[in-house]
Amino acid sequence: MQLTEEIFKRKNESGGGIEVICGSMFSGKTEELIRRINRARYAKLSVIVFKPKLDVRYDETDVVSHNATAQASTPVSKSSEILLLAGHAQVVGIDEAQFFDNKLPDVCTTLANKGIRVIIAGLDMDFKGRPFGPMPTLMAIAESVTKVHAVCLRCGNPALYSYRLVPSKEKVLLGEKDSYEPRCRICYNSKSF
Ligand SMILES: Nc1ncnc2c1ncn2[C@@H]1O[C@H](COP(=O)(O)OP(=O)(O)O)[C@@H](O)[C@H]1O
Ligand SMILES: Cc1cn([C@H]2C[C@H](O)[C@@H](COP(=O)(O)O)O2)c(=O)[nH]c1=O
Ligand SMILES: [Zn+2]
Repeated sequence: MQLTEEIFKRKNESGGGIEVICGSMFSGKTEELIRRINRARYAKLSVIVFKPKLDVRYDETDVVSHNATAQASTPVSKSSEILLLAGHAQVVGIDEAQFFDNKLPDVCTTLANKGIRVIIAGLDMDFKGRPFGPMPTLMAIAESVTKVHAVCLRCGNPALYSYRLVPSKEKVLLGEKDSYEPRCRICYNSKSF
């Protein structure tokens, strides 16, 4: 059995791959992405991290977790820009992957086939509990998928849903604790909250 879903890539070793970190909001996706990126930096691999330009909640450029850990990143407006900018990177990180266009899986496949380790973090489900953007395809084509869980704010069990607290029905609504709370299956479906 594999003890970790992280692909270990040593310097000068060819053979890329795709790793997906998914889960609800507040589940630790960005923290796990930053942890893996930091380890790649310790290994002296060249690293570049991307995020969608529309995600400017905490910072215009950095990838920032809800716990304030941060990582410099390059904001891009479409996935094809990643191919142009990844250059000679050995490791590519992508945060908030749910907001990217449907070409992102092909972009990641191209990078992985060139020997690059691609680490992707994103919401697997939107507030309605439906698969979000390119995430299901990315999960299908990845070597490894890590599903992380937040703590349900209603009962303390592991949470897999991001419950929207405000009335908007738009799929994309940037926000934090003011607009969303993580919930387990039972609390997400409960009519009493
Ligand atoms: N209900 C919650 N369950 C778990 N972590 C929470 C919760 N609310 C806030 N947090 C904080 O969020 C951090 C994870 O943030 P982050 O990595 O940005 O998550 P994600 O990218 O999945 O939204 C946790 O380490 C914790 O400090
Ligand atoms: C569920 C859901 C979320 N969003 C937005 C809200 C946040 O800005 C991001 C998720 O950030 P996180 O790093 O995973 O906490 O996505 C949205 O636009 N639509 C949704 O349905
Ligand atoms: Zn619950």
